[in-house]
Amino acid sequence: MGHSSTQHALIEQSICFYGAGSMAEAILRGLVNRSVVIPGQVTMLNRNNQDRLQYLIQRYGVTVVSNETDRDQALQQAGIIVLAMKPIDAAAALRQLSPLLKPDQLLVSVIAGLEINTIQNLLGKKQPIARTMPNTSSTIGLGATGIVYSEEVSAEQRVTVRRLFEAVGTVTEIAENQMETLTGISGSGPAYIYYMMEAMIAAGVQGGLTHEQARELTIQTAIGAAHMVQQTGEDPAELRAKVTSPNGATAAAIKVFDDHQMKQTIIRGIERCAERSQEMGAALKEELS
Ligand SMILES: NC(=O)C1=CN([C@@H]2O[C@H](COP(=O)(O)OP(=O)(O)OC[C@H]3O[C@@H](n4cnc5c(N)ncnc54)[C@H](OP(=O)(O)O)[C@@H]3O)[C@@H](O)[C@H]2O)C=CC1
Ligand SMILES: O=C(O)[C@@H]1CCC=N1
Repeated sequence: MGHSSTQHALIEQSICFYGAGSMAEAILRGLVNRSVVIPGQVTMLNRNNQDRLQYLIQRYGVTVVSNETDRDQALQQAGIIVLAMKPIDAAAALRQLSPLLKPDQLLVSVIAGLEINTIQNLLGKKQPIARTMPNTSSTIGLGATGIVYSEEVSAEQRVTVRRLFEAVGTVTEIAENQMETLTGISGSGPAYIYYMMEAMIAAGVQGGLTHEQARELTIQTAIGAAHMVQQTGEDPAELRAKVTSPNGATAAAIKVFDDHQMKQTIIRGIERCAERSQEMGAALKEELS
């Protein structure tokens, strides 16, 4: 594997990204970087942002389609269709898609909150569907993706979906009723870490470091802490205890966080994220009635 000089893709099927925004690009970039697909296998389409499509052609060499006939053809011909539009746009997109689908075409949804059942109801048929929740770190091969399959997904198609997402990070197969919780942790999680990093950089600058210094120190601290948890196998709480000398400087910081109920606030935020995913899914169910 990987010794041949000819470029060889790990996945044979053609892939059409239906929706060409941040998440579609994160997955595409990871897949292309790792030669899981070659750009020639990939078609991308969106609703109307032509500049975005031009950028995707230039940056990745993928095929893009914009007129209606080409779009329909691209969707009809794809072995795998990745549903990558916002939840609010999903119902209209699925209705357009339905008459074009052949029974064995695999749909891979990355849409938050949208249940398999709702997708099938909006399509009016039992298409094979992999409901996934990746995150933007897939861009650099460090994604964390949750997956659940509809009954119609064949064993072979499952292998393909796992391959796609394992190539850009880790994969966790879960029950569908756990998808919102997973979204709260890993789907949206990069944003929480960035939020913490924003605050650390701001504090550094406020204390007189240059922005570059504060940024470098914050990045290395975040990477180091994540690797420590992974490589030592210790719980974050144990590792935290080792940084926190009794009555020392770290303890003083943690006391401020505790006084402001920071841990409970984070847990509440994650719960709210899961609830919001559910709400977005519920709004889509209403489109059915
Ligand atoms: N961003 C993230 O971290 C994550 C996002 N997700 C999920 O990914 C999905 C997309 O999110 P994100 O990439 O951030 O969103 P973006 O707004 O960046 O992209 C949405 C894309 O969908 C296109 N689109 C909308 N309606 C249609 C339509 N009818 N036909 C074709 N294309 C359409 C838009 O086209 P145009 O611009 O032309 O309107 C745009 O290219 C969401 O459902 C989200 O829940 C999942 C995990 C993580
Ligand atoms: O914010 C959102 O709705 C999506 C879901 C996970 C990450 N972004």
